[in-house]
Amino acid sequence: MKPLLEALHIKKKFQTLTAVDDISLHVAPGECLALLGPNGAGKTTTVEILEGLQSPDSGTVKLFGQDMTPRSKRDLMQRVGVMLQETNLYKKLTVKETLSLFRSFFKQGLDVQQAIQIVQLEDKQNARLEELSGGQKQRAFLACALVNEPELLFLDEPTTGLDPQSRRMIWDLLDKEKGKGRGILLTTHYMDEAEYLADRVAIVDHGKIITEGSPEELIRQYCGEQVLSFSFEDTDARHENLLEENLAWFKQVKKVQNRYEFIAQNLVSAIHDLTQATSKLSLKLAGIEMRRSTLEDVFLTLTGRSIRDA
Ligand SMILES: Nc1ncnc2c1ncn2[C@@H]1O[C@H](COP(=O)(O)OP(=O)(O)OP(=O)(O)O)[C@@H](O)[C@H]1O
Repeated sequence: MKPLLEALHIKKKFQTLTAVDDISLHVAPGECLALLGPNGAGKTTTVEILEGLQSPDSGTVKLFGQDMTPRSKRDLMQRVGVMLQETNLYKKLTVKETLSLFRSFFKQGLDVQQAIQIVQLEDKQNARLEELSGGQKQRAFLACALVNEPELLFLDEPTTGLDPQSRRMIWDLLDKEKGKGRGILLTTHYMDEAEYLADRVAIVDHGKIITEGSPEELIRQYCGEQVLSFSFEDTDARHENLLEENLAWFKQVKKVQNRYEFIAQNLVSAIHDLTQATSKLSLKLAGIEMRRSTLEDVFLTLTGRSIRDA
């Protein structure tokens, strides 16, 4: 299948800071690619280059098989939907008026009423944007992005700051749109969002894609499926030193509050090692549990940092 979007070797510097450092990516019809990375990783700059809002210093962008140039951009953008981040630009307009405005930018597309129905805002269509909740506002912006029935959707952090229920509702709406064959390029720093929506995830750090694959592939490749999480009734720095001496993998554990987490390639032998070491050192385990690895663990394995702390 021909890609809807293809970017090759994109670079962008701001003075001495390299915000985007040789990024290449593609999105096929019906596919969602997520750029996942911490704040400042270069995701927004990348997306703005792909949307034609910023020019790259070097590299090429093709939309629907055509080079994006200042001349071709206008026509190409007729086939693209961009979901705005929270903005106060149109806060005095109602949902219906905002959608009519967006609809007027495009030659073809949905009726305003159809767009309102898709995002389930019928009962709020006459409300001003400033009167909507965060989740309703994001759904209104999603309707704006869908009003021209785009083949490709750009979503920059679509659910940042929303409560779990509103996030879930946006995810379900986006999943349906993907099912209609639309390609989606999503940026997010939420692992669960990338895991839920993305067919492929490109992990971005310091302007580079450091790895790419389906969430399952990345987890299998870098983490194994399981994380062993444990805590002691009583530990201090001295105990931690002893554990380092007696437990080969203890140097690799991550401390999360009073728990220790270890990404275990072989869970059975990790549990065996742990119980042997604790009984030798007369330490009492307060709890031991296993959880599924996540993309957060992949990021941690690759960078030594957590996405949130990075
Ligand atoms: N116009 C600009 N001038 C100077 N520096 C910029 C500009 N835009 C972005 N940057 C810098 O480039 C880097 C990448 O920023 P960008 O917004 O692309 O990251 P991001 O991954 O989208 O982060 P966030 O999740 O916080 O939006 C950051 O260090 C940022 O400060």
